Amino acid sequence: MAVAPLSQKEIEDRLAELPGWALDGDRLARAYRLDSHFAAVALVVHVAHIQDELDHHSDLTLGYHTVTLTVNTHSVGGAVTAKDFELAHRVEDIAPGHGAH
Ligand SMILES: C[C@H](O)[C@H](O)[C@H]1CNC2=NC(N)=NC(=O)C2=N1
Repeated sequence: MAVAPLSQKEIEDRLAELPGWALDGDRLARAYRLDSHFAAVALVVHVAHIQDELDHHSDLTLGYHTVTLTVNTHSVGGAVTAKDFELAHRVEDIAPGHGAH
């Protein structure tokens, strides 16, 4: 799928529909808190499945009770695109099921 960098206004408009996510430099980012370390591990594995399905991969960091994602689109030089928002929305859909907040 061909993707184009989003404008600052497009990013802000899309972020308004995505509570918890923010722009961190040139990357879309969110940190989740979980109730246990293994809940965090399970979320990482679930996100990894989604990322392979979408063929779009965040930098995914596992902490003790935390999972952090930051993502932009490498193929357009590290800009934020619709693919980053697609991934963010897919993660938002499954995160509550893991008790992530
Ligand atoms: C060949 C493969 O489709 C590409 O390298 C994919 C893999 N995952 C990716 N992930 C991200 N974040 N950006 C990309 O441009 C990208 N490209």
